[in-house]
Amino acid sequence: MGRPCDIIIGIDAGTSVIKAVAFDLQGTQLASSAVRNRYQMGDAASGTNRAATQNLAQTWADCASALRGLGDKVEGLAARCVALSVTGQGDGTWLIDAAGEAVGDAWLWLDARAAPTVETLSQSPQNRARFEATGTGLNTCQQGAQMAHMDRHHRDLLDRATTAFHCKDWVFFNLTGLRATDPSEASFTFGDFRTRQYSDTVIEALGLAHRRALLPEIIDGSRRTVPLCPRAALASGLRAGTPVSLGYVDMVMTALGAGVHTGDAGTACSTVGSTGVHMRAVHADQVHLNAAGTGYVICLPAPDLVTQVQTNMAATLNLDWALELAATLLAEFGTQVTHAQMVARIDDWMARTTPAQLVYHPYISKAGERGPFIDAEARASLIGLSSDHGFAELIRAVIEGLGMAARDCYSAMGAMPRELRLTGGAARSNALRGVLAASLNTPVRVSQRAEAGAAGCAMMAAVAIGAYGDMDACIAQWVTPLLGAPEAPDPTLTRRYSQLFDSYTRSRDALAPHWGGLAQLRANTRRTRDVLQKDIPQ
Ligand SMILES: Nc1ncnc2c1ncn2[C@@H]1O[C@H](COP(=O)(O)OP(=O)(O)OP(=O)(O)O)[C@@H](O)[C@H]1O
Ligand SMILES: OC[C@@H](O)[C@@H](O)CO
Repeated sequence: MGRPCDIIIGIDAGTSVIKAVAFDLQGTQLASSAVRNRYQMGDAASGTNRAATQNLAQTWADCASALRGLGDKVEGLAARCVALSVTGQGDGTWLIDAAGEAVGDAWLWLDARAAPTVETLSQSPQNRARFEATGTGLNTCQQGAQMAHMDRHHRDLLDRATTAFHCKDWVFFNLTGLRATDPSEASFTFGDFRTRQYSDTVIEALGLAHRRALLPEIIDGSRRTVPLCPRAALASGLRAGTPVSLGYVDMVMTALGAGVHTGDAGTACSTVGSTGVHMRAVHADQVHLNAAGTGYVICLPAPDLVTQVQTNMAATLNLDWALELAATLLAEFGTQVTHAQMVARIDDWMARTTPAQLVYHPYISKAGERGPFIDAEARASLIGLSSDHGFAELIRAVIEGLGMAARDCYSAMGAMPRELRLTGGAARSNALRGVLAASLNTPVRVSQRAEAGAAGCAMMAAVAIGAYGDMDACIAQWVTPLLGAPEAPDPTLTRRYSQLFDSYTRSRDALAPHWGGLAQLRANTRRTRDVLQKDIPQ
């Protein structure tokens, strides 16, 4: 008797890892296989530490290896697999030429080289119209900003390219041979979230009308699949002809899988991992376009539904920074402590410290902050220290800073959510769940779904091959039953955090005018140091 054909594979090509995950048609996760992702910060050749780049060929090789790894874990995977789908890290610029080869390494969403171009374009008179079409504030992460910057300063890259991909589009191209992108990244970068098509207004506002031929066809992976090509079949161990669906960007795939839209009113979804993504599902005509022109509007693979999004450049990266401080110091004195050992102490440090004593602004990223305000020079600050504060207090302040940043983001999108579905590394921590619930004054629920991003794109494939009549039917089976019990906010903590939030925003507004000056100072110091170093005889 042959085995059933009952497996859908979701691929999530993330910034830290690339995963291939097998689900059965009812949404149960069967196995997963991961390969550590590799990228480079800084560019020695051009002497900029603002670059963040990734090799295209390596990315595809890693993806294929994750798929083969999955094949090693699931017997008869190739024969059982009815479809696969791919999502990946968002933003960034992945250029290929006519032969389908990489034009240099990809610029990732972490790349901040486009900062001066973002500055100029944001002040142009056409920028508001661009924002109203895309629903998305311009920042250095985005392909539109990066291509505009390349057009000014690295013209050869665009001259050599024939297609501009996002990460998942590059993987999809390797799987199928088709040059395409999805409605979510196409519309928040170059289009209109209402029509899910490219917009001339937006492309012109970015000054890229003469580069329009680089933008690939837009296809919706919940409606259309493309056969796996023989070359990819060989590389991945899957069967040629297996239907492949192009997923949407990871931010909405994760949210879809974790429960951003299950039909209940007022729910929201936050992914608090390395970065913080805060989102609510609304109808396209209910989008609240803020005066500051920040945030993203990202389409969902369901008719007329979009997510309104504010993202923090760094979330738990702030925590990692603080833990690394301690680990480095201990190492200097001969004691090795792992990240996991440190993380295991967090709940203990939280238990013995008092809430709401310090203000921490979690802008630790070298690319500054992008939600709910955009400022590439924004940096972290810690306010209110006295001599009785120790390391545990620092950790508490950082964690509370993440709660405050989440509240700041939801405040820019209208009312606080009535229920928060939480995913990402933070969902594993009691302390973080409690702080987030009290910061937003809303119950927090965590899905048992281990790989929400991969599940989200697998759901699109499931709908595309007709395993479900529509996305709502798929959600009812894959998402709703996996939501854990709501964890209510602590009322005392909620009151304190509401006061802390006031100090958080006021002190931030007071500090903001100084970020630019500090950035200038750092740049001058770097220049002086470079000059001095040149004078030192080798
Ligand atoms: N129990 C915990 N408490 C607090 N923070 C945690 C805990 N476990 C993990 N983290 C933090 O979560 C982060 C990892 O989050 P996650 O697993 O969502 O990965 P990511 O790098 O954000 O994901 P992706 O690869 O999809 O971009 C790390 O910064 C880590 O410090
Ligand atoms: O800017 C996009 C980014 O936050 C994520 O998509 C990374 O995975």
